Amino acid sequence: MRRPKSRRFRQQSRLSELQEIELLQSWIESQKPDSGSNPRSLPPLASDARIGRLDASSFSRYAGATKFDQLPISKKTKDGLREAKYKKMTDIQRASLPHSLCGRDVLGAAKTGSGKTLAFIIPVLEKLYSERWSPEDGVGSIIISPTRELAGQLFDVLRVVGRHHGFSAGLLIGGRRDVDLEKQSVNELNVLVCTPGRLLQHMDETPNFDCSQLQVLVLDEADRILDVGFKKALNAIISQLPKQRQTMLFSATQTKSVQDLARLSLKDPEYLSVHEESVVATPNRLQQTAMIVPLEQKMDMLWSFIKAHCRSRILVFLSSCKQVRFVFEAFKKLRPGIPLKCLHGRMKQEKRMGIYSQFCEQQSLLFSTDVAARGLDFNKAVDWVVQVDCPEDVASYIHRVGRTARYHSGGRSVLFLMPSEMKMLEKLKAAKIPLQVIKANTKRIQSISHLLRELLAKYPNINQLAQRAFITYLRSIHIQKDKEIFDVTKLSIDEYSISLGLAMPPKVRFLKNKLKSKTPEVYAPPEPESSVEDGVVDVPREKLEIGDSACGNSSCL
Ligand SMILES: Nc1ncnc2c1ncn2[C@@H]1O[C@H](COP(=O)(O)OP(=O)(O)OP(=O)(O)O)[C@@H](O)[C@H]1O
Repeated sequence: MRRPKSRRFRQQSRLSELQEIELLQSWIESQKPDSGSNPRSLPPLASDARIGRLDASSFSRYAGATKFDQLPISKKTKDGLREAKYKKMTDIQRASLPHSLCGRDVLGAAKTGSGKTLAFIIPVLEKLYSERWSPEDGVGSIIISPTRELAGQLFDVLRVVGRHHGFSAGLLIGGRRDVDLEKQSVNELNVLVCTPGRLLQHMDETPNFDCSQLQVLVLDEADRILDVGFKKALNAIISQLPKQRQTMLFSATQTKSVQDLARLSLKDPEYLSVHEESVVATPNRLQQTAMIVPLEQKMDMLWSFIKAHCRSRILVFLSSCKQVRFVFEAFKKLRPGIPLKCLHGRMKQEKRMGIYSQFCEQQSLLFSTDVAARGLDFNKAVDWVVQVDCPEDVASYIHRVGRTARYHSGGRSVLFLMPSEMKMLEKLKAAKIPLQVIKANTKRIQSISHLLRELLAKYPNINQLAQRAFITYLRSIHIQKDKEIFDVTKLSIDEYSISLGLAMPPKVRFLKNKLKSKTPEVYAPPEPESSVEDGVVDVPREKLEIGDSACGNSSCL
């Protein structure tokens, strides 16, 4: 964001700014959409319709607008949008901007990758612009994100779209060493993009940290931020913010809980759920599959999948940092023929940011925990999302697969489900998620347990990682809330340990009494949804990805 250079230029632009603000306010006021209405349901404006002031007392309608140019927003924001090649609005932008621009509280829900970020960045800029906010006015807006990477991404969008405004903005996230420097400048920032922990740290530790003039509060991934994990931090934050403010909440899986909303003191919020009537809860261009994979076959299946897709950009979700580290280190040694990266919460922040940017730029495979599950856009370039470990709930599934098929691009996903986790399929179906259950061609699955065994014998550090991965995986299942899906007693522990290459299963104290019988429950998988030919596969060849090498030959080794 730049500031005008010469004094004369500044004086002139202040004058025209004042006139522009006055005009925008009259426009907004005169054409306010009705509370409770959905501007998307109005007919679009004619392409040659006049925009803005029509005569001395009337203005064009902006509810029903389809292009950013038709909105009552400042020239600076319009320039930022145009230069970033944003022209037409997405559904959630069309539905929410007419309300948020008039200062209303908004709860916005729309599928992943549907453009929610601009739906709150634009009103944030416009509110501060209309209040003629300047660096001396301090904190005017706070945007809270659950993860550091997402905060970084939001900050980048703010910088791009707001580049012609003169506001100061700061990215306040944990794990950065420059907290003391931040403390010196935080009071001069107008827009804070932050994670809850770091914001609270400033509220607690930074002398004279002042949010008393706050105009706009945004919670991105609102349901996650209102979740128990952030409850204490969020309550502490909210208690220090003025009640008179505009509040906007956005997520692909929005909360409607009255209790949550009461915590935020929303004032007659507009609930805009643009895809509520949609027959599917996930993006239309997303092809979703699930495969039944017993625990002891997950490593083989994942390896075979990777070998078959080494020309794709793949995001693989595992349930813990330790699993991510083990699979990353072990597979790196086995050299699958695609650059491998890993991302998890225990990494240093600079490294996390570096990996995130590299994965945006380079065709590669990223092993990650749920730290990458929400909000991240990865340049709309992820081809495959692979969920090796079952997500904790439906919302988590939706966010994970939402890392692909963003905006107008396509994408594919595969979920590995253990026989004991089949209840998840029912829950996904009930949540309008179209999932095709497929069977892998077992002949094409490459077993790697012997390779892992050799690797573990040779590299004690990887052996240690394998042991920790084994224990944390079992613990993760043990502590999952949804006991209909997650049952640690149904796991074949010994076989799992062998599949990781371990000579013997590590002791798992917390399960001592639970695992009386190590024999897994016999399970009959449901009939796959598509027809089975020759009893081998039940999907067309182009959909069969395991062992159906996209590299064509071993050149990708
Ligand atoms: N009006 C638009 N025109 C063109 N591209 C857009 C528009 N709005 C958003 N995009 C692009 O669409 C992609 C997804 O947008 P965004 O990240 O805001 O989605 P989201 O709804 O917040 O997703 P998630 O629920 O995963 O957080 C981004 O690459 C963004 O640049």
